[in-house]
Amino acid sequence: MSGPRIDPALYRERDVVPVRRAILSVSDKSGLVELGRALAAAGVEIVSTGSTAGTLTAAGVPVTEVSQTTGFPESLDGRVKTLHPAIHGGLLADLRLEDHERQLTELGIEPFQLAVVNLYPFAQTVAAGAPAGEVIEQIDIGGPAMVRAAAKNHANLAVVVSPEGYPEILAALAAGGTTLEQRRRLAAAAFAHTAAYDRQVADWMAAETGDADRVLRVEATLATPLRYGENSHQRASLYTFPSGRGIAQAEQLGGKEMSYNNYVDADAAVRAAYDFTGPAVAIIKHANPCGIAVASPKAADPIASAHIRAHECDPVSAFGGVIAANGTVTLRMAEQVADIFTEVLVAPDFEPDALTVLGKKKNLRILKLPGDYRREPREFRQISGGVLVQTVDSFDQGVNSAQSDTSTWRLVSGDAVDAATLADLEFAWRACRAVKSNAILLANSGASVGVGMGQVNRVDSCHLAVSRAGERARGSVAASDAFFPFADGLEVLLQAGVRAVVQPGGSVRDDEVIEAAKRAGVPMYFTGERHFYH
Ligand SMILES: NC(=O)c1ncn([C@@H]2O[C@H](COP(=O)(O)O)[C@@H](O)[C@H]2O)c1NC=O
Repeated sequence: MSGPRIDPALYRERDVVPVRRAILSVSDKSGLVELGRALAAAGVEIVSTGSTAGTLTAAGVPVTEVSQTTGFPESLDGRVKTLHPAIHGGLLADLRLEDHERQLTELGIEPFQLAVVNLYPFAQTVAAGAPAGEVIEQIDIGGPAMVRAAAKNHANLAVVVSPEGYPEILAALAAGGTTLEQRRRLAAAAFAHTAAYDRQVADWMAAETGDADRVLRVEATLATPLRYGENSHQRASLYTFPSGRGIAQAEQLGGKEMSYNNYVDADAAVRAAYDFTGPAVAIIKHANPCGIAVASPKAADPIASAHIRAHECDPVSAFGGVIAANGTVTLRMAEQVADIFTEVLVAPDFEPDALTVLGKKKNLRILKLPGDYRREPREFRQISGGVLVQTVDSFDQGVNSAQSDTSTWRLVSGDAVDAATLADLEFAWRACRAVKSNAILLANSGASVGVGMGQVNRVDSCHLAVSRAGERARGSVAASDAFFPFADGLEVLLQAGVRAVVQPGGSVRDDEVIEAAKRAGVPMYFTGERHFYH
């Protein structure tokens, strides 16, 4: 074991530490003068670096310049200011130990009881697009050194790393000093701060050297523990990303506590509903849709129309489902939902009357999405020993996203369909993306009528979609999330009477599949892109 070993018997424990001497070295000067005045009024000696000292002096606050304390001028364009034993001795001496106290006296170093330091604005400089030379000068060295020293030595002094911490320090001054509990908490925050700061520097350097993707770093903060995980014997929590604007940030307006499975299903429901630009509703069970619909064209209440049409796809499965709407929930939709046992209803907003109706359903969790809802650009999936990372599968959302422009589709069988059928095919293609693979979705007039999901072969998915649709299969359009490897699956759909098909194409047996569609006289389009969803 390296490092000094100190006999615990020599410690003189300290709880409340009165503040007699403080070092102030801040890049962000907000609140500085008020803090300085309060410290000076409390008789605290303030030691300060260049422009911090300048700001305080200009406000009439008495200050000792760091250079007076160190006997060295601040030098090398500010690269060396506080990096000196006269400063770090005062920050690191452990005054629980008589020997440290003796050494300080011998060296003529005064201890500090407070360090107020905030660092050069590195991240802001990078964000502003500054050239590398400027960015490098914003890598703070002396500041983090002081923060880390003071945080390590929290037994003896308190450290504050942002102006938000000043009121707490002023309150402690008034109370006679900082407490050990307080100093420990501030020290933990200080180490988190310098770690995050160094992370920003490391990430920038990695990007500069073309090595940005080498390490995956995910930062998320505990939002809430959950009652249990997927099953009651599993422990679970919700963590949120600092810049996240998704289901994890949704505001709960009513109902019981959200569960792990509620979050998974609500996320899948929102993913499905937000694939449509017009009013749309998705109903999810176990991460799979049992109904997706857009409003009928002339509906007086479009979102209510989308809901009832989604519900009609499979009312049996919709029992106990999770519903997402991509528009404001109206009173009418609320009244419809209130009649159906539903676990979660998530939407960007709710009419006040709708909330009154829904609020009476004590078991219904009501979630309001952030107005600027968006999915994270990357998705992670843990596997044993590692994690898989991919960009999200999204429609029409920039780099790497799939496109849904039907003009890029290739007609491989029959005559081009009319506009209404093309719109139906586009709806089915988008809706199919929300279905776990192997996915087959039958739709009519902008509403799903039969969903075959999660089967280990495509023929079974076709059978499932057709049997769920029943009579409604005839005259519907069909979408398949990936190509038909053989003609057999497609033939199930053709025999059920589908009137048009959309699928990615790309099978080595595409010729056989196309032949089957041609024989049935059914138009079929290839999109060239698939939407596996596992
Ligand atoms: N070089 C040093 O010894 C040093 N000591 C403190 N700083 C930083 O200088 C800034 C304050 O300087 P000024 O008071 O001159 O504005 C603070 O952000 C502090 O973190 C330093 N600057 C960079 O490393």
